Amino acid sequence: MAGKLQKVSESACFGGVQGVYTFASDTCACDMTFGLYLPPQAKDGSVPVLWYLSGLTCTHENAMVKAGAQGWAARHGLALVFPDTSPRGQEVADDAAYDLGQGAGFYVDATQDPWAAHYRMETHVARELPDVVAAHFPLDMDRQGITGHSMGGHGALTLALRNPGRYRSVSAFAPITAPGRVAWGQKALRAYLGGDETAWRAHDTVALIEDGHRLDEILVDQGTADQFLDSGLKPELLAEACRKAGIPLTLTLREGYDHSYFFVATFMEAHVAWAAGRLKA
Ligand SMILES: N[C@@H](CCC(=O)N[C@@H](CS)C(=O)NCC(=O)O)C(=O)O
Repeated sequence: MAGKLQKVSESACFGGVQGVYTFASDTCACDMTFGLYLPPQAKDGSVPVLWYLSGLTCTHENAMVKAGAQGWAARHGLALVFPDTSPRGQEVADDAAYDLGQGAGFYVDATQDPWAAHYRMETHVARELPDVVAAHFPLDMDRQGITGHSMGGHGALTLALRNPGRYRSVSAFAPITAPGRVAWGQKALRAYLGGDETAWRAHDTVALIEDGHRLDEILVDQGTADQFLDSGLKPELLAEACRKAGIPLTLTLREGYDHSYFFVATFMEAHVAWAAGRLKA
């Protein structure tokens, strides 16, 4: 269990509080920062939690300031957690490219040097941070949902598939559906997990489904003008895997939308409502 939580900031927001906190992470062996939004309903008791995992180049901050999620979360009485996307610091291995190293943790626990010392983002997001937030905030950890964008969509889908029953709602914005089959995913998984591609399958949504992992249902939105659609995201592979596995997938192609937070913000209301419908039932 991580040590003391330090408050970086707390700001009133839609009747609740948008906070930023940092703590010495045992898992990542560095300080880790996250954003947490508590809706006004948290003043009266514990509230369900929606995890939002961000994409390449992001910190905890991008979605917190650009996605417009807090107003919808306040309406539905959900807390939001915005984890960082990688370990951080001068002593933490990095790469000059935007799709490897700091800002690009891919929600896996690295087994390869020089990454293994700090890059343990799966354990950070799925084990350590839940313990930290549960200990400090009025959250109902029996009612957790997960969503995310791009690399964070990959994180949301793979963590949900790998932790059956943990997340009662699962959705994604423009997720990397099959990292083992696209360049940025192959690069990251090779670096973090090594050259044995069988190890990658446990962190690849399409492969996990092909290998028998299941979810009750999935919501995905994807812009048709997304610059990474064919090279990095491949929603058609997810659609095919879900069809074969009998997983209900609500995949909507959004005409003219690109990969940016303008797209995420446009469809955030629907994803928060999707989570609320499943977490509050
Ligand atoms: N920097 C990359 C793009 C990275 C990118 O699009 N990142 C997305 C997630 S995959 C993002 O959310 N960026 C941060 C932002 O828009 O605030 C490039 O130049 O191709």
